[in-house]
Amino acid sequence: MFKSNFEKLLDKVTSNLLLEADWPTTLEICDTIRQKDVQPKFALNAIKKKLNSPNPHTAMYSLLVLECCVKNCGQLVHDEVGTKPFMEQIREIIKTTPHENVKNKLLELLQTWAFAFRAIPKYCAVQDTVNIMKAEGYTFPALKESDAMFSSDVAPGWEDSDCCHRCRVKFGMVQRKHHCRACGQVFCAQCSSRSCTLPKFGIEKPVRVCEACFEKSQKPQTN
Ligand SMILES: O=P(O)(O)O[C@@H]1[C@H](O)[C@H](OP(=O)(O)O)[C@@H](O)[C@H](O)[C@H]1O
Ligand SMILES: [Zn+2]
Ligand SMILES: [Zn+2]
Repeated sequence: MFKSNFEKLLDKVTSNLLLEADWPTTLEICDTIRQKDVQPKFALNAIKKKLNSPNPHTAMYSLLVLECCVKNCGQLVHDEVGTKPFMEQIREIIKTTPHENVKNKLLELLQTWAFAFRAIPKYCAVQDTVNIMKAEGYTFPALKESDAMFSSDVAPGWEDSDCCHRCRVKFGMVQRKHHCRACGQVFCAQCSSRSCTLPKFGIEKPVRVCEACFEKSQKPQTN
């Protein structure tokens, strides 16, 4: 049966034959999500399935993939993880997993995520879950604030408009819309004819960008 690149990578990093975590491939999985080669919902469901594996190695490695995705894929993944349904499934796994190390790591991650999302109301389900589980008698490990620093540079969402953001030409049957992957604005073909990689967003292959973003990409990085 056809397996997407993402699924092949996930199978590889959660193999019970691995003696230690395969970090390069785990980061490659994050890139496939950041580059939108795979839908975050699909990716997280596949990871959650592995979390329920009877094999302790597969379950633990999939947990490391989940931790890495939350750290590196930003809002794309946070919008899935920070929801009530996802949190309820995590609670269920903590309650039912036969693997003590998976349970402890999940408690640690829940607390870290709750701290990282403490100022983002839309992800309040995470803190709510921690509070409920504390009330149920679960003990959480000491919080390491350094673990809660996420690099969440993901490409911006796409704007819409009835005219080009740069030259204001009106879109129609002939004048088609195109989006710049760097700023997310909508442009005509002439104003978005360039392409370049966007390493800061984890996009390693050249993608369509507008004139202004192309010019910016050509300047030396001002750190
Ligand atoms: O092919 P069309 O029917 O014009 O549809 C447009 C293309 O898919 C554009 O892709 P592109 O940015 O990669 O060109 C996309 O940015 C626009 O939002 C779509 O409206
Ligand atoms: Zn234009
Ligand atoms: Zn742009």
